[in-house]
Amino acid sequence: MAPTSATLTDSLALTDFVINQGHGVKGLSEMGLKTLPKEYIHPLEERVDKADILPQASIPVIDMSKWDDTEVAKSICDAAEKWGFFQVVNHCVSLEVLGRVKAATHRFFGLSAEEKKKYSKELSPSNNVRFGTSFNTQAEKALEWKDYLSLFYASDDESSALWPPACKDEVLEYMKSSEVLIKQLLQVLMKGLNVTEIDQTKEKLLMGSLRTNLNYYPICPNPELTVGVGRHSDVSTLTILLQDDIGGLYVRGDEGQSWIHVPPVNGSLVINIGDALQILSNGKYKSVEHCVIANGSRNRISVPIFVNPRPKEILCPLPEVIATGKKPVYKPVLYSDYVKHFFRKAHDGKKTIDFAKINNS
Ligand SMILES: COc1cc(/C=C/C(=O)SCCNC(=O)CCNC(=O)[C@H](O)C(C)(C)COP(=O)(O)OP(=O)(O)OC[C@H]2O[C@@H](n3cnc4c(N)ncnc43)[C@H](O)[C@@H]2OP(=O)(O)O)ccc1O
Ligand SMILES: O=C(O)CCC(=O)C(=O)O
Ligand SMILES: [Fe+2]
Repeated sequence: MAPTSATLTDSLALTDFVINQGHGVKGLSEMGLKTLPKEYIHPLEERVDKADILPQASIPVIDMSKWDDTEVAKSICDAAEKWGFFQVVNHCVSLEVLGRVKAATHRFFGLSAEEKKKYSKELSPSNNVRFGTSFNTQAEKALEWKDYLSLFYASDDESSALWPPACKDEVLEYMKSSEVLIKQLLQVLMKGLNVTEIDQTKEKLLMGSLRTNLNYYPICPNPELTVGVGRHSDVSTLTILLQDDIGGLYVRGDEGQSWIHVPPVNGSLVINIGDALQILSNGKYKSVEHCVIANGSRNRISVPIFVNPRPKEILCPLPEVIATGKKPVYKPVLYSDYVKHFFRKAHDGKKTIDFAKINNS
């Protein structure tokens, strides 16, 4: 018998439906629930309080058409130091490519639960392809109102063979078209750290592995009681994020006291610094805490490309940064250990980076 909103008041039935059967929160949303199940209610301090939003503040929007011009390069480095977030327009990823990957995201989440479940942790043909819901359902006290598909790029052949047919070509096209933008940003940001050449060794350290996530945030009955994604910083070097026209992404301003909305700008990509680059730059570039609120009237999607070190890279402040006489704030860590530490706990704001901090006490 198909479950109803009445039978899903039992916690076990709810997790079975959402997690085990692969319906996700999209399945819950489409049942027409009138109230949010208690498993999704977050404590007040984990939600975005309207009183903490700075309505006048905004992160910079940077025109990339003259990306290596001194002024443009300075605005990129300044944004990475001050905000950790900025948007880029007139970049080299075409509107058509962005449109196709957004359509592919809707197509994937529009598949039946049975079809999507084939990519769950338990059934997926590879660890590199994973459909799931929330962030870490085992470790979380309250679940997040989001389903996702996570695609780690190993090779064209593997992607072709194992990624879902509903989206694989479009995700690959988006990922490959973003490579030039990624290289432009890294070149500018590295110059700001006195690194004048990105040789092959540095390239593997900065962008040796790519992961693309497709995020789906369905309509939520009581959006004010929950979160789409809880407070976290990304563990990437850089994240290139495509969002649709709905909005809901908030980033910390004011040294972590307030929230600033990242408004959708047609054709733009949101760029943020991740923990790996905060560590490599010894804290000069900031990996800033952010979160996503839930929406009561529209389904939202986003498509981040996480640009990462290779899993086997050792992460620590770059020699060029330390050469200026600055004391290292971070100790060497194996990048895959850092990522595993991130994935094994619930979202907890900026705490992940403590894993790499040198403890001077
Ligand atoms: C989903 O909601 C999210 C996601 C995010 C993501 C933000 C990022 O910045 S992602 C960029 C992460 N970097 C990389 O993926 C590149 C480097 N990759 C690696 O080092 C490895 O591929 C690995 C990720 C460590 C996985 O290696 P593997 O040997 O396969 O290790 P496991 O033991 O299987 O996994 C460890 C642990 O993590 C869980 N996990 C793995 N992959 C994912 C995934 N894609 N999504 C969620 N969780 C994942 C896995 O289940 C393991 O946990 P156990 O409890 O089962 O031990 C930001 C915000 C979000 O809301
Ligand atoms: O959906 C968004 O706008 C941001 C999602 C996010 O922060 C993430 O996937 O790491
Ligand atoms: Fe994020």
